[in-house]
Amino acid sequence: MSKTQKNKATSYHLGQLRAKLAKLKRELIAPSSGGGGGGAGFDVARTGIATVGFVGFPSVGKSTLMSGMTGQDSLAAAYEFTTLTTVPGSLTYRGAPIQILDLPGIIEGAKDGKGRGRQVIAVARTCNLIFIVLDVCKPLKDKALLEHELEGVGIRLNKRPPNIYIQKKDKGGIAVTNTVPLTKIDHDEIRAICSEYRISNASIAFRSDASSEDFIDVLEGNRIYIPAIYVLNKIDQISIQELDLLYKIPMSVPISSRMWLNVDELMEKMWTELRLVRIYTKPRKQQPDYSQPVVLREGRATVADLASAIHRDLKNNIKGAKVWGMSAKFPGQICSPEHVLSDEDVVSLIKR
Ligand SMILES: Nc1nc2c(ncn2[C@@H]2O[C@H](COP(=O)(O)OP(=O)(O)OP(=O)(O)O)[C@@H](O)[C@H]2O)c(=O)[nH]1
Ligand SMILES: [K+]
Ligand SMILES: [Mg+2]
Repeated sequence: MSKTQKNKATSYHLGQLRAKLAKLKRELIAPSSGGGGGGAGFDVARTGIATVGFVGFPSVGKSTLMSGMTGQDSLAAAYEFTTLTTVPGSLTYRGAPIQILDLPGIIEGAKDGKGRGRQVIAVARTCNLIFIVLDVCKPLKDKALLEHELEGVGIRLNKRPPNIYIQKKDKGGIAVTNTVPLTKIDHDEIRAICSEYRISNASIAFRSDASSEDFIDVLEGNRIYIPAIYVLNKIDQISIQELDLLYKIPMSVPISSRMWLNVDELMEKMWTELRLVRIYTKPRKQQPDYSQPVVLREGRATVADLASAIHRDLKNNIKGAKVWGMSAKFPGQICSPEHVLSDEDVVSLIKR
């Protein structure tokens, strides 16, 4: 592909190659090709409302950070591969119980079965947020290597699912519409990729300036979109000038887990990326309970979701709720079960 110049005459061919490559990669990561899956002792029971997994090369300081954050002892030492399996810990941040998974270090080629890479990545796939931990004294190319390992198994970091809608039909060929100009893919590539996926009749709507990789992601369908924070550890080893440069890396937080520097900023960023919604419940004619919020996740934070979180059967027994806070038009607004709640709302459920 790198030898083929991209132009009108070659785009069909390039699209075809990209789709073929994606299909081959899928075969590589399928559990049937051996060595995949969580593996005994690797996947641990989930606790809390959200799980954060630590991914990084050996000895970058994952365990030191995890022990400091949770109080759970995860052995840290100067030799590589100190951590050999998943070590779970938990912490409560702003009233929300959060699980932290310290993972063994991975090395280049992890996704293809090197070391325990596959098991580590299989656990990472199930996390709500990934901390990519890097040692600032090591070359920055480590960041790209880790991204490549995760991308290779269908994990998409800090990306939204592409806005492409495919409706398969019985006849009529491939009809493509786009609501924005397409600068990264042309119609020949789209046709070539469709044909590789044996789609001959469909209407396809592009609602974002997607690339052929994005289009293939949608066709493959098993991609997982996870937010990631780049934790740039060991800043106690570098100068202020070097630190200034690090701040330019998007989605990153420089810290020192040994000296416990700037971990507050990291926790703050973790909180933002987890997109949790805390709801304080208020029994009728009583003060709200501010001591223990019910924690929901953005996208699953309706009045009905709140009821389900309190009790499995409660959802069917409520008419709506009285709501105070950001999501209410005025204090005490009566809302339906479908109403979407905001962080720190106060809610009184109204039973049937
Ligand atoms: N200077 C400095 N050293 C650190 C820092 N954080 C961790 N270390 C040291 O780095 C070494 C490795 O730390 P670990 O926490 O075991 O690293 P890890 O990423 O869990 O390593 P593996 O489990 O082997 O993959 C230890 O000697 C730590 O004391 C830091 O912020 N600054
Ligand atoms: K280590
Ligand atoms: Mg460790």
